[in-house]
Amino acid sequence: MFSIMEFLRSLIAIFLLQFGIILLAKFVVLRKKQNQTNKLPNLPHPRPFPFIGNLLQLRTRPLEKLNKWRKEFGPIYSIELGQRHFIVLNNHEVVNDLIVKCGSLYSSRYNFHNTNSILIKSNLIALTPYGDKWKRDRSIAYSALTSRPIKAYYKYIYNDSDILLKDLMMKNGGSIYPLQLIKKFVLSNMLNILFGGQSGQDVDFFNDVMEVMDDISEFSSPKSIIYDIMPALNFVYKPNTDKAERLHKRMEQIFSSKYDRFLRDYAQNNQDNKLPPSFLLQIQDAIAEKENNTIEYHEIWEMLIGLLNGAMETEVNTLMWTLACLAINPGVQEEAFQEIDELCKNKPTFDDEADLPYISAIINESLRYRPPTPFGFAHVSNKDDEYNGCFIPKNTPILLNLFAINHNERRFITPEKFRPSRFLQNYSTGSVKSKSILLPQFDFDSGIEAEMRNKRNSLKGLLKNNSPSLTNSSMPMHMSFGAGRRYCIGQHLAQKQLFLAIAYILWAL
Ligand code: HEM
Repeated sequence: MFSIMEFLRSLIAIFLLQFGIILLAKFVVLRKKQNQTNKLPNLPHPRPFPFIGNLLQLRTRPLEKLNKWRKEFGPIYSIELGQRHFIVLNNHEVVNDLIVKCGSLYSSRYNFHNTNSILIKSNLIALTPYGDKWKRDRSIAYSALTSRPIKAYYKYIYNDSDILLKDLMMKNGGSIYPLQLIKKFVLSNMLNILFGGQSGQDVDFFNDVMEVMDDISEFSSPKSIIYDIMPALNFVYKPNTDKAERLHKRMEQIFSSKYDRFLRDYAQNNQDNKLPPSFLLQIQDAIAEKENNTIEYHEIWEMLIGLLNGAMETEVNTLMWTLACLAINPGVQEEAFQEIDELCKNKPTFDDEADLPYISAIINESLRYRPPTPFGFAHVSNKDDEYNGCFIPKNTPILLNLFAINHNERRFITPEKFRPSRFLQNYSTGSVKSKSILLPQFDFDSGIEAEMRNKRNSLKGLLKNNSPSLTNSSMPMHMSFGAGRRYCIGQHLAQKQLFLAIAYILWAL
């Protein structure tokens, strides 16, 4: 007899068969479409597997793998993630040729549709396509983030670095994992800077923003791009757009009410110059100067979210890596202590920065060694292009392989080692302050003069070859803040925040 169970089983089998056929057909159609629009015929590339592309090869230690491919395939190659092609740029020269020199062509953004839907909706500067809106927003934000205006925020950086130090000291010896304290430092400092006053110390506001930031990073985490790189999966499961909607509403609630309060205070107190310094205060002039003053209310609070998002993970990661690198490199710590002890009886200040080059070198080396956004944000070209005989199709996402660029042995000797001294421009025997060498490339931190001399001699050969990558001083030493027209807008601010936090910690140890 034909039992109900057998009937159900056959029904399921028929359903699965149909489903499989539909999935396969959709996959073939998609693949065909993509191959037509997204061919990269000339670029060298690692061999992809069907359907998953190079994902399997990148499942463990992806940064090392992409760096290994740089050595194998050269400065520009392509990879396939799922069914999507990416172009990967791997040295300063190729980034300079495409992203910097052809800025009008390569400055748009590739938006991973599903994952970033919530973030795109929020008009984040980092994801806005190249064009008038991006230019306007960036120039408004930048007007309050260059070296001069950020001086107004120094008092917040002093205060929050103090709190960080006290928080760390409260632990009273023993071992600690400082992640939460560092997150607190970066977030409250950014809130103070953006809104002014003691905004970062307003506990409810701080907790709300922290929650929203955590949700945003979950939305943009690498695992969530799976639906973008394997569009076939969208027929099986759709990402949670309701959650995205709710998150956007929540962001609006939190940020617009704080922004409203600022606008009220601004209307009442601005003439008397009573308002505390803030990013919001500083951009008022830039907004007023814009022709027709077309910027809308929601675009301002969304801009603030974009800046917080840009600052949070990057700075937290950099501080965590810097502390970890200091912990496992006692020689570097010793050099740093010596430099600070010689100069600072009291806590270091921004006036001491020029006389503490080794501290700045530690931060730069940390950024080089472990760039917090190892691929930056994907760029995309507006038009088809050709580079050295290689076809670059319009709309192909372009990754700046920052980890590989920062670990290029033509530019950095022993790139896999944490060596802050490579960032010191000047060297003479004696105190750390006045070092003057032709290239900032050798192990000062080992403290062994003979080793330094050997390293210096070994550099001479390289210099005789006149390698442009070693002698071109117009390029930055590391590329962790990106390049071209979309380079990081918060670079100056980040460097100040990182400098003071690390200088305080080293001074206190
Ligand atoms: C250690 C600190 C930081 C690092 C390493 C970093 C790194 C980067 C990188 C690699 C990019 C992409 C550049 C490109 O596309 O070529 C970027 C863009 C951006 N960053 Fe940062 N960032 C840091 C801190 C900050 C801070 C403090 C802010 C806010 C005040 C910020 C706001 C932004 C924004 C808005 C963009 C998008 C720029 C655009 O698309 O025009 N970043 N950042």
